[in-house]
Amino acid sequence: MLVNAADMLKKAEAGHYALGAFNTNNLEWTLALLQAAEEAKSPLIIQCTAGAAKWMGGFKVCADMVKAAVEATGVTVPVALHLDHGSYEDCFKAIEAGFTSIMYDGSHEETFQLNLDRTKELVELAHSKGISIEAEVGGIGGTEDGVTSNGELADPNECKQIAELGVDFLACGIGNIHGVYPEDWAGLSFERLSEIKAEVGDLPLVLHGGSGIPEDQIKKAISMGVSKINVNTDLQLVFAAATRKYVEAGKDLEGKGFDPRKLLKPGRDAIVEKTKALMEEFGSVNQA
Ligand SMILES: O=C(O)C[C@@H](O)[C@H](O)C(=O)COP(=O)(O)O
Ligand SMILES: [Zn+2]
Repeated sequence: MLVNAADMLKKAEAGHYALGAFNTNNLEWTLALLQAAEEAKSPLIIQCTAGAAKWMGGFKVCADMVKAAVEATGVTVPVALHLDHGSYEDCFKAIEAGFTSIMYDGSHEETFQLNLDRTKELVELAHSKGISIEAEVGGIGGTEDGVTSNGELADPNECKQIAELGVDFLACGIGNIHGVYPEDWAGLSFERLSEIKAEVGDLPLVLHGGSGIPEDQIKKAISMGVSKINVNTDLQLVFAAATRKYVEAGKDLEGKGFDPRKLLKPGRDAIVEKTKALMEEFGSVNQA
């Protein structure tokens, strides 16, 4: 059975560790994440964007697949299925499909007031159904059309206003960027993190763009109140590298090496190992 992510993140915040929230892209990804969490005895947040859900056939296919995988594997650790970067409309669809947690990303709305109003409405809806909800203040930097923007810094006062609506966890920019970090990246702003934390109290904070941040910065961010770290790119990179190695070694040309179960196995195994290493780094091993 899937659970919501509120309790597991409250415990992480109080225990000064973080949970990785790992994006799934398909069945192989989902099974690899479940295997890693079970072996590490770590609570798990599997998250999915609207784009990835569309790739899988829709929110319902994704939710049913994750639920069935949890049941079939018999994992004993708590697992939440979270909508990642959902629009206002996506949130309704994901709830209807059976997601147990949602992120309403109102950072792109025309005004902060609209972000505030819609977050308020969705907090009420989510909580009436026992679903946890993440909101976002300010944008997260990233690469668009080949140009990487600097990580944005969220406004602490806006974070306070969103926190007061009763969201379960909050994403806020502290210089973090989605995707691969550029060589000249300035690093996380711990000054801004401390200003935000002072405004939101014990509300668990979310660090997006969790791939490729140096370990010392990750550990410091966790010690200052980051309780959920979103990771997608890191797992995509290890999956691609392991698959490339298999193909470049000509293994797909040997016997039945082209069988998708053989072709996808090195990538799937690489996801398991990388996820376990990240759980160790974030401190969530043996916390289930
Ligand atoms: O790839 C996506 O669209 C999901 C990400 O935005 C996710 O929310 C995230 O923050 C992971 O960042 P990454 O590790 O830099 O891919
Ligand atoms: Zn993100």
